[in-house]
Order: sequence, then structure tokens, then C-alpha cells
Amino acid sequence: MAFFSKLKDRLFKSSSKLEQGLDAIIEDGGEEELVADQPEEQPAPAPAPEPEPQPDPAPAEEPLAPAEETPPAPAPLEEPAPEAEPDDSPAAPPEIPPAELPAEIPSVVPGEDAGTPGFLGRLLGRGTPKRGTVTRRVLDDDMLEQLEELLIASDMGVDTALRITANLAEGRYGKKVSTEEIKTLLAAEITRIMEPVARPLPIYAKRPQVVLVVGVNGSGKTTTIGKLASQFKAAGKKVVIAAGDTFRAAAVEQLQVWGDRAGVPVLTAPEGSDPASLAFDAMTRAQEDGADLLMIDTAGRLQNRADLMEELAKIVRVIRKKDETAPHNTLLVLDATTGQNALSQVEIFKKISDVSGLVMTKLDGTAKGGVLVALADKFGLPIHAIGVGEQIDDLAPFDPEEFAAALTGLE
Ligand SMILES: Nc1nc2c(ncn2[C@@H]2O[C@H](COP(=O)(O)OP(=O)(O)OP(=O)(O)O)[C@@H](O)[C@H]2O)c(=O)[nH]1
Repeated sequence: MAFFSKLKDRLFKSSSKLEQGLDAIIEDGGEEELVADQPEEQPAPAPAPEPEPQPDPAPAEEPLAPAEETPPAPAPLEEPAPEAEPDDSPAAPPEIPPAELPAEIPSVVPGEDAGTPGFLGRLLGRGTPKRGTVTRRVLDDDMLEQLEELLIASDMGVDTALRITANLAEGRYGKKVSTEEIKTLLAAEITRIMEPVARPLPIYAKRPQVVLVVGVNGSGKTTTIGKLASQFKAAGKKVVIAAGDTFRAAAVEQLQVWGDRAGVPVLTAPEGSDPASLAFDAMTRAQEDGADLLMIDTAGRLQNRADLMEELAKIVRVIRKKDETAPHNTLLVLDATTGQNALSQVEIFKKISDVSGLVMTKLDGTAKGGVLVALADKFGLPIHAIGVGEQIDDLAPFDPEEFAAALTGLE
């Protein structure tokens, strides 16, 4: 299966909560309406004098209108995140453009014309509008409140949910909207929030470019380092990995497995030894080898925040003895299944390290993908890549439009 469809398929799984909720909100209090440009249904003719054979009522059988479907964005599959944007300048903080939704939405959205019951309607076998009809609901306070609750339940956070619903209401309050229309609007709003943060890992001319990888235990640091190393290697870069979580032998072993898979050397140190000393040795080796990239794994023990902070600070101090501009990236790896907890992890790691960007793992099979929207809205940190599985190629560039469509269930 092509990577794009695999990604979409997996993200769709994660979207069902939001998607189902949107369908239910429109169903609740919505009314079926005839679609304006639909050929009129044959009004029952007045009692015909002669029981003549009825003309075949089959215009209904017309192809189910894939006619004007928006073409899907081209698959980003061939494009490993790391090489997408060679850039010599430090990543500028993303600027958030003013909130502007597409002005007016067409009254009939492609794919929602007569007879297309909608993806979820088909799946759930409910709410299937009659051919030639569409269910619309007035966008009033009740509906806005339901939308807010749904967005909050989808892990977007209260502030973001309120802002999004306010934007949805602007210029549309009191007007009728259908499920597809509300999904289109919501997806546009989510895309607008996410676009400024969708940035591949910036690549600098510096050799080695030092990437410090931080995050709590189990968030997917090791796996992400393995996947990134493999992608960089495939892009022709020379990579060295340092297994900086020297406190857990299992973590080191796992990193070695990933290094082998990616065909990249992994530098280790005896259990319990000083991670900063390993980082220094790794820096020396990477410089001697002329490596393009040095990725340093770190411990994720948040139980003792002060210790972890000191440990990370010490790693930074020693690698700066070799290159005062290092580390060039500090990647925070977050587990999407932790939902709102990801927000507090960003807050903590921003305090104890100089986080420059995020990788969100485990977006496959979680209903908590909405937290990415809250993260983008609240922190504006670049999202360099997303993890959508446990295999080496399951790391994708973050595509906001695709993500928004998958999250809202927009086809
Ligand atoms: N489904 C899924 N699982 C993932 C993904 N990324 C990582 N995992 C799994 O999450 C678990 C933890 O990943 P690790 O890479 O070991 O996490 P870590 O942060 O290095 O954890 P420690 O080694 O405990 O510090 C492993 O079972 C991975 O296979 C992902 O994108 N999707």
C-alpha cells in the first residue's frame, strides 16, 4: 500500500470520535432539505386515467457524483522529512496568520450531493439522507455549544476549541449548515492553525549537525531516532547515534537494534555512566568520521525533574566545547495517545531544555490526534514529523491539510 493511503487510513481510524460527533450534531436538530439543483423527484401524477407503465424512475441511478471531487494532495511519500527543506538559517518561529476562513461555502459540497450518504453515514448506516436531500442545521448557540464540547472531547483543549467555534460562527451564525459543510469549515480552520507549524527538520550546513532528542520514557524517542536515522541514511547522509540514556540497559539495546536496522553506528557507554561523557565521545567520533548528523538519545525520567534538567544541561555544555552552536535541534518526542498530557510535557521540556521542534508519535490508532491542534495553537512549535506505526518507514512529514481532512472525516 502506498504510504499516503496507509497514513490516511491510519489517521482515519483516529478521527472517528470527531467525525461521528459532527454527524450526530447535524442530525440532532437538523432538517432534511431537497438539494436545489437536483432533478425534481417525480411528483406522483394525479390519478392517471390509464394505468400506463410508469416511465423508468431511474435518473436516480446516475453515477454517485465523484464529478467535482477535490483532487487529493499529492502524496508526500517519496519525501523523507529531513531532506525536504535544506536550509542554512536557523528555523524562525512560525508566525500565525490572521484567522481567515474561506468566505462562503458552496451550498452543496462536492461529494455531498443527492444520493451520497457520506462516509460515516454509510459506515454507521444511519442518517443517510434520502436521495436528493441533505440534512442541514441552523448554526445557533446550541449547536456551537455542542461543537465546543465535541472539540474539547477530541483533545483540542478548551481555549483552542472556543477559538475554533468562534471562527466557525463568524458570518455564518443563524445560517444552515450540513455535515459536509461543517467538516469543510472545521478542516479549513484546523489547517489554518497547523500550516505554520508543519516544517521538516531543518538541515544546516554544520557538520555534524547535532540533534538532541528529548521526551518522557516510552514516548517513542528510540523508535523515532531509528526511523530518522534510516531516512537520513537513505538521503545519503552519514549518521551517528549516541545512546545517551545510559541508565537503562534495555534502552541502549533497543537503540542498537534500530541502529542495525538503519545501518548506522550507535555509540554506547556502560550502564550508569555519565551521559554527558558519552555525548562528548560521540561528538568527537562524529567529527572525526565527518558525519553529517549526530543524534543523541537522552533519558526521559521526569520523576526527578531537577536531575534530568541538570543532565540535559551538562550534555549541552560538553558538546558546546566541541561546537558552540550545538545542539542545532532539540527534538521533543511526544506520544499522541497521552492526549492533553502532551501539553504539560511540552511545558515541562520547554523549561528544562531548549525545545526547537516536535515529533508526534503513535498517531495511528488513537482517538487523541486533536491534541496536535491544541499544541500548534498554544506553542507554535514546528511539528517535524509524525509517527504512524512501529516500522522503520512509519515516520511521515506532517501534512496539515491531510491531517485536518483525516481528523474531521472530510473525504
Ligand atoms: N503504534 C505506534 N507505536 C510506536 C510509534 N512510535 C513508537 N512506538 C512504540 O512505542 C513504544 C515505545 O517506544 P520507544 O521508542 O522505545 O520509546 P522511548 O521514548 O525510547 O522509551 P524508553 O526507551 O523507555 O525511554 C515501542 O513499543 C514502540 O514500538 C508509532 O508511531 N506508532
